[in-house]
Amino acid sequence: MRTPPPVPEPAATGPVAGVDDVVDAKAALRARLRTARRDRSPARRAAESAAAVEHLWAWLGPRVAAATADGTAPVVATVLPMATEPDTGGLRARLLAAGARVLVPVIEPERRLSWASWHPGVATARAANAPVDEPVSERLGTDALAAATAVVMPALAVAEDGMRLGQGGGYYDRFLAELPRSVPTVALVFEDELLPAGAIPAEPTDRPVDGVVTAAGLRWV
Ligand SMILES: Nc1nc2c(c(=O)[nH]1)N(C=O)[C@@H](CNc1ccc(C(=O)N[C@@H](CCC(=O)O)C(=O)O)cc1)CN2
Ligand SMILES: Nc1ncnc2c1ncn2[C@@H]1O[C@H](COP(=O)(O)OP(=O)(O)OP(=O)(O)O)[C@@H](O)[C@H]1O
Repeated sequence: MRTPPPVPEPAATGPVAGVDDVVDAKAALRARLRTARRDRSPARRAAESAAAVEHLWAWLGPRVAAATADGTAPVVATVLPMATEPDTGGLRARLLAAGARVLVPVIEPERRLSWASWHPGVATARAANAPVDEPVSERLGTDALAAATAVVMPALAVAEDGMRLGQGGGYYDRFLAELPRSVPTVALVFEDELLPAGAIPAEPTDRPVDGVVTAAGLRWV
């Protein structure tokens, strides 16, 4: 008796890739990017972060000033970074000096985010499910950012088509699903984390970012 021919293996990538393939491809990419982040020296991290913040501020500084002049209190979301992430310290200092309110994420159940005001000296605690610090003060919903001047997003990488790869929790995708499109979103990453279009596989729940800023400049995608 003849055995039937083997069923062909599904392609790992390409237009017919299933959701599982996309999840696997994202996991492999995350592992590579996390290793590169661990290998980046503190001096390089500091230099790239400062240069990226400079580029971001050339766009954001005037927007914050314009909001203040309009009588609209400027609000900007960013993060308290992990040791391997781009440093947002310079950005937060400039925002506060310019009179903006700085909101940072707080992890809630069901992989949702709430937001809390940050200023130097605010009491923080380590999040239960991720190695990030969070203010322990009052938590605000997404509506606190509905008229924000900008949301500066963490990412492990961004592609030139705007697709973002995060830490894998889907926290920011759930948040972006509730954020009005009128709020500009800019991902802050290291220079070698800006990847060619198509390099980050998309799931239906992924919403692209509007821009990406690195030490090389701010680019709208
Ligand atoms: N600074 C910062 N805050 C943030 C985020 C972020 O990406 N950066 N998040 C964006 O969504 C949320 C937190 N989600 C996170 C989920 C996983 C890991 C993470 O690094 N996990 C690694 C390492 C674990 C470890 O070192 O203990 C891992 O799972 O391998 C980080 C943040 C909200 N706050
Ligand atoms: N809006 C959503 N509603 C329900 N589930 C979602 C939503 N967004 C994402 N998810 C789920 O979360 C999982 C992780 O998402 P994804 O890989 O895009 O995370 P990420 O953007 O890298 O992480 P993060 O936003 O936390 O930095 C997805 O596989 C998806 O199943």
